[in-house]
Amino acid sequence: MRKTIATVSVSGTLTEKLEAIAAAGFDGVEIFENDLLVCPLPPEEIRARAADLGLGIDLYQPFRDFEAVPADLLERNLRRAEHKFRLMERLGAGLLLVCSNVSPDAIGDDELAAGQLRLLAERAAEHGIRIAYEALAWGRHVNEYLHAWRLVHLADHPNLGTCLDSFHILSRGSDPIGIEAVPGEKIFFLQLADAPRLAMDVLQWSRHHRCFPGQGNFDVAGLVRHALNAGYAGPLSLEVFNDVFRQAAAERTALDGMRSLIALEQDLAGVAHPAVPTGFAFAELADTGPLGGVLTALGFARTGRHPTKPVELWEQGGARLLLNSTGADPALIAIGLDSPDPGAAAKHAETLLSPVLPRERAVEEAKLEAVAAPDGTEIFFCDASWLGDFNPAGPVEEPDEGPGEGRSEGPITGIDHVALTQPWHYFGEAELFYRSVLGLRPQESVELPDPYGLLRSRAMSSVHGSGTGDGVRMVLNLARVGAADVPWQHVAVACRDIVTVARRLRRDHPELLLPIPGNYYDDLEARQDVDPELRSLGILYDRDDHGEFLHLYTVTVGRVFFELVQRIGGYQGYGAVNAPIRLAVQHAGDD
Ligand SMILES: O=C(O)c1ccc(O)c(O)c1
Ligand SMILES: [Mg+2]
Repeated sequence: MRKTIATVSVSGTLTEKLEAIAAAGFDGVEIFENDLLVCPLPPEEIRARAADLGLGIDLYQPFRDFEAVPADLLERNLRRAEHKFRLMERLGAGLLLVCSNVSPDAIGDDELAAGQLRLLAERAAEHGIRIAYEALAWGRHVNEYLHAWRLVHLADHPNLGTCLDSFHILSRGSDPIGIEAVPGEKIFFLQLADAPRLAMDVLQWSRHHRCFPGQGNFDVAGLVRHALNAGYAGPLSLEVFNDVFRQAAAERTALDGMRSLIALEQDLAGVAHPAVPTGFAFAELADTGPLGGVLTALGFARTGRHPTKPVELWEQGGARLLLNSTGADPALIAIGLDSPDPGAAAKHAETLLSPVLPRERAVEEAKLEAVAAPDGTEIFFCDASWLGDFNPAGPVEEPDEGPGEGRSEGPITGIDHVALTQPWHYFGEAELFYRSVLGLRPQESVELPDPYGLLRSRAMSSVHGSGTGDGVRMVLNLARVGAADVPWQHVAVACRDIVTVARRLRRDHPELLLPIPGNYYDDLEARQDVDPELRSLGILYDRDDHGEFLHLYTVTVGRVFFELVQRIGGYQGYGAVNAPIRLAVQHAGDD
């Protein structure tokens, strides 16, 4: 399908916007009036610029507060429209979006509204222009898409159709099934935006929090399916008002918009993700030295060395960590995912504009393909062969613990989840990446206070059961605006018996444990019937309808820290209620 985007969706001057939109591969644009008003170029030059870039001007918008007005106002509005028609002729735009009247002057009379819209369509026809009438969710009398369609139907003019906008329809909770009753040829335009579910005034919600399909909570693909069933054959057009997009780099935003439409088309075509990851193969950490000691304290053993790269393999149970001493401070640099079909996963990523990264590889090494996540973390698609690249690390260094607790029998059983703090302007891109490229299912966003701001956090997972090895869990955190450029990341490992591990750490390496305030335990003990030993061990606690969660944190080394978690029963969360405690303690450690 033809793909277009409203110029309001990306940052920059009009010419910068057009260039970014063209570079992302769009077929055309909706020109937003404000972008044109502030542009020094005359409309003919904007038209030529767009044409040179291979972009059509599919729509001009918005024309406001036109219909259902008293006679004197109608005359003024028609005069206003004539000016816009002449402008559109110079611009080469054939479709004008008229959004429903929000003015207190508007009269709640459908006959009047339809008659005036018909008049507008007649005038537009003299210029070869068509009118797409859209119900704003906050329109004074017309705020439902089926109401807008009734007026269009009543007006009955070939140059008048309706514009459907997924935000206005889904934000009101209207059932989009009604779209199928609208003749496809009377749907002149289809605007797409997703949004997080927020309990707030719908106008503010629309103007600040729209996002690309796949980044929010709406079923945008389901709505498009209804439009296609109705016979709609026009473009899929992104119209996103978003405070972050207005500031972020236009090229990147436009490309992400294109990715969202490709993912939506795959969804519509019933393309299932060919290779959703089944577990973590490894997490790779850059290290200048200190991490080996931390891993040893946690009971990991160094089990392998890469023959040609400065990379060590450390293992405990099913948890595998790579320490890469290429010189950077401790940080998470790559994640290996167990993939049922690594080749298919990489190809799928490429269809979603995430190119496979060029890599240096010796002929005998496993052919692992990797793509870059939006924050630069490398994501590897793995089968079991990658382990064969490592030579045994000499005598296996068993962790210092009792018999039977060696490398495969240790208390840690695998990687439970990886949490990545995203730069504030790439959070939406990350949500879409993990959902579409990796096939993870997003959970609801939560907002957590930290001492200097609010942290947004969203878990994504492919997990069906409650254990490790049956899927992948990731947590995306949004860095505060103005926070350090190099945000924190952490690897959470699952353990069988966190109390035993914590006792050992408290005895041998108390300096590695994040100290938890006594006030936390006073409150916890008031709310829950918990083992008093949690307090002395610094273990945090949560429960949900499915089970219980015990977890503790190490101090931060460079940009990373570790979390130990024990899921009891079918607990499905990540201990988010306790994150503010951790954040406060970590900040105190910054002083
Ligand atoms: O926020 C608005 O006013 C506005 C304008 C035009 C649109 O197409 C729209 O969906 C919203
Ligand atoms: Mg709209």
